[in-house]
Formats: sequence, structure tokens, C-alpha cells
Amino acid sequence: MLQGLLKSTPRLSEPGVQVEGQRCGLVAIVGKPNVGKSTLLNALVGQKISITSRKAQTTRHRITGMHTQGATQFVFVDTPGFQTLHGNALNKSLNKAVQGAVSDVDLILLVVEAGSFTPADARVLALLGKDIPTILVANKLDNIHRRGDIAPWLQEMQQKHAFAEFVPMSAKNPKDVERLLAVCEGFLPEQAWWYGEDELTDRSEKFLASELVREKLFRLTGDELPYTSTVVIDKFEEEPPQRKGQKRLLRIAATIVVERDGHKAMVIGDKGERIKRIGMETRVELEKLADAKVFLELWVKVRSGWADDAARVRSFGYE
Ligand SMILES: Nc1nc2c(ncn2[C@@H]2O[C@H](COP(=O)(O)OP(=O)(O)OP(=O)(O)O)[C@@H](O)[C@H]2O)c(=O)[nH]1
Repeated sequence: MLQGLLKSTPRLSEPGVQVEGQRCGLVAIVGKPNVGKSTLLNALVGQKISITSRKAQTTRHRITGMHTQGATQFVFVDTPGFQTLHGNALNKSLNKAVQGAVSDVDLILLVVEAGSFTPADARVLALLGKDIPTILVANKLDNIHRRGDIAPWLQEMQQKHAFAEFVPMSAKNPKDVERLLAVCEGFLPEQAWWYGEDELTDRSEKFLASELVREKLFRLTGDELPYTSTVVIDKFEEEPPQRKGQKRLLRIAATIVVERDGHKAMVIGDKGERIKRIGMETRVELEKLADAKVFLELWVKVRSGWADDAARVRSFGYE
């Protein structure tokens, strides 16, 4: 499991020597779909490493992002939205990933929307043990117009769980994000850092490529496309720069897998306009993130019912 790996294999490129006062620890970010977990992770890390979209359930993998500030290194774990509506194989795999993510961390951030606590939030809370300190992050505070309304709600929240702290905030407000980091710091154990100071994620460029295609796919198809559509990377090859001063080249081929012919037409768009745009926007962003030249080929395939088929879910990379 990734967390186990992180704990047992500190990077040797780091001095690895305990500098006095150095802190380092794992922080899990949990919450039902669409509460802003990915937005928060990106803000905490300071760069985009997890995709965000208005469509619920866009985060399917655990993503770690690191942030090193002062003497402290935060290692964040993003989790899939806790999906409670369907019991298909994809969702079972998602729920297992959430439980795995919270079992072995130093701190949990339970993200909810400020002023709201639905049965879906309660189901996520029920997954959290009592032993790991948990901060209630009341996100999207900017949507609450009368701040006075939040005090009685916070009091209600105190009855739900022995939260270590309450942080009403907006993931889109950098000052709030700084405040949250300061609150988290005190919960991390004193130990040597696991990563270099500048490292942001341990996810591969191949993974980031598939995440970017998925993000553009959902952004550009709006609410029409079901979340069961996914992206598989068929080819990922790297060529060194041809001449000095040139960038290396990434040759990528990816397939967007959808459930119906109608969805395929939707992804391709009128005269191929939409898929062209998905490809173009992915390429531009990946070139920036990877600091490389990117050739990207995109395909669309129909595989009906894949989200109900456990073997296929595994073959697409969801444990
Ligand atoms: N107004 C407001 N919107 C926010 C805030 N944080 C996130 N959002 C929006 O909420 C939506 C969902 O955000 P995500 O970060 O994708 O949510 P998530 O919890 O990771 O979602 P899943 O991947 O479905 O689990 C996006 O449209 C964000 O722009 C906030 O502080 N204020």
C-alpha cells in the first residue's frame, strides 16, 4: 500500500538526518463527492496536481501531494468521493480506497460544505476511527452570506464527533489555506522529511497525462457525460532532446472509454471539434507541467457496462 511504502522508504536523496524541529506526516483529505477536496489539495500544495471539475466523482485515485514550508513537510492524500448511491464494482473499489486512506495517517481533514451536514457526510464520518485527530474543514464559506449563521451549526458539529479543530474556510482563499496549514502543522510528528523540499507529487507523468485528459473531457462535455467514462494510456514514450536547448519529447496515445455510442459521439463532437479541443488543452497544460514537448493521440472506444464488471475495473487500474 502506498502509505506503507512512503513510511518505510524515505528518499535517500534527502539528507535523512533528523534536523531539530523538523516535522513530517501524512494528512488524509476525505469527504463526500464535490465538497472541494481536490481544490483544497491543489491549494495546499500550491500547484495543480489533482483534477477538479463541477461534476461529482471526478477523483478516482489517491493522490499524494507534498508541501514543505518552514521546518514542516505535509504529505497529503486525496481520496475518492465517498459514493453512496450505487453498489457497483467501481464504487466498491472507491469505498475501499477511502478506508485504506484513513487507516494509517497522522491527521484527517474531513471536508464538508459549511452549514451543511448530510447523511452522505455522516457516512464518511462513520468510516473514521476515533484515534486519529480529525479536523472539520467547513469549506465553501464564501457561499454563506450571513457569517452569524455558522456558529449554531458549528455547535451542532461538536456533538457529532470529538473533532480536534474546526476550520471554516474557502479553499479558493489563499489566506484561509495558510491558516489551515498552520493548524495542521501542530498535529504532525517531529521526524525527518521523506521528500525533497521542491517535490510536489510522487505520481508519474503518465498518470498526470491521464488525469488531464479526464479533466478536459469532463470540463468540455459538461453534465452530459456519465462519470463512468474513463481514460486509459496506451502508449507513453519519452525521447531525449535532439539538440542542446531543445526539450525532451513525450509521445502519448490515450483512449477515452465510454459506455454508449451516443457518448462516443458526444466526446468526438461536431466534425471532431470536441475531441480536438480536449487533446489540444491537455497537450498545452502537460507541456507546461512536464516541461517537455508533447505529441498526443486520442481515441474513443465504447465498452458498455464496464463500471459493473469487477475484472474490467481492475484492468483499468482501479484496485
Ligand atoms: N464557492 C466555492 N466553490 C468551491 C470551493 N472549493 C471548491 N469549490 C468548487 O466545488 C466544486 C467541486 O470541487 P472539487 O475540488 O472537484 O471537489 P471534490 O470534493 O474533489 O470532488 P470529487 O472529485 O467528486 O470527490 C468545483 O466546482 C470547485 O470549484 C470554495 O471554497 N468555494
